[in-house]
Amino acid sequence: MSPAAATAPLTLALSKGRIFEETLPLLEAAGVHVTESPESSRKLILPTSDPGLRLIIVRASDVPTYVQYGAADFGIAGKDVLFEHAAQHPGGLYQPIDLNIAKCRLCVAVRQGFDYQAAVSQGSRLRVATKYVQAAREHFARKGVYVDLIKLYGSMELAPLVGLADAIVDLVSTGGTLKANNLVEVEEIVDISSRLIVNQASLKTRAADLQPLLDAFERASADK
Ligand SMILES: Nc1ncnc2c1ncn2[C@@H]1O[C@H](COP(=O)(O)OP(=O)(O)OP(=O)(O)O)[C@@H](O)[C@H]1O
Ligand SMILES: O=P(O)(O)OC[C@H]1O[C@H](OP(=O)(O)OP(=O)(O)O)[C@H](O)[C@@H]1O
Repeated sequence: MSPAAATAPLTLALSKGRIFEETLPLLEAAGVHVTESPESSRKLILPTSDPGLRLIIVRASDVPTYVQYGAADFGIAGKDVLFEHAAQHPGGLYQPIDLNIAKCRLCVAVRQGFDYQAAVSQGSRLRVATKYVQAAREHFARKGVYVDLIKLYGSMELAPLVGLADAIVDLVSTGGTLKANNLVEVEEIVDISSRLIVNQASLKTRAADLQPLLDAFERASADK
């Protein structure tokens, strides 16, 4: 058995959907093909054309956890997810490359007709529903706005429509979801894209295997 065959394959953690789809061209740029799709397969470990690299498919918000604990050597996650993760698990993740994929922005939005600026300038206490509690807390604290944060796990756009919240903090890309639900964006908090994250120990012990992939990803994402 050759020394290379004795080494475990590198493990890349990805979420299915847009991150998986937008990572495929980066893998192709590194000469790696993925023949199975997590949309059609129930498998959670996917092989690639490179025996030295396998993919694991996890929830977007779980990617940093798999990488931080070393169950994956590296992964791809949105800055939104990384910010929420870092607040509870500081340190431990190396973030070498902004991949410029899954681009969107984190925003405050309200029901059409709700006077957000007036509410803020009157010092009203606002109820804000969001999945991004840390980012929202930091944003409103910076602005000096009093908020009660309500943690949700999805479909934030519904909250102002049924009286759960005055405002939401959510991701916006085309604005189509806000529009379909009669909501308007009133503040942008931060631009979001996805980053490559690397386990600190893998960075040292698997540097020779990782570096060519990191270089190829960096070259491919610089064009975006
Ligand atoms: N509409 C969008 N356009 C572009 N990028 C987006 C959009 N919505 C989310 N993203 C980015 O893609 C990442 C993955 O989003 P995805 O919808 O696949 O997972 P999720 O449903 O937010 O996560 P989870 O399954 O853990 O709840 C997000 O963390 C964000 O960085
Ligand atoms: O401005 P738009 O282009 O309409 O995109 C915004 C929507 O995209 C994201 O949801 P996603 O599509 O990921 O659905 P999910 O969070 O329910 O998985 C986000 O939570 C918004 O609802």
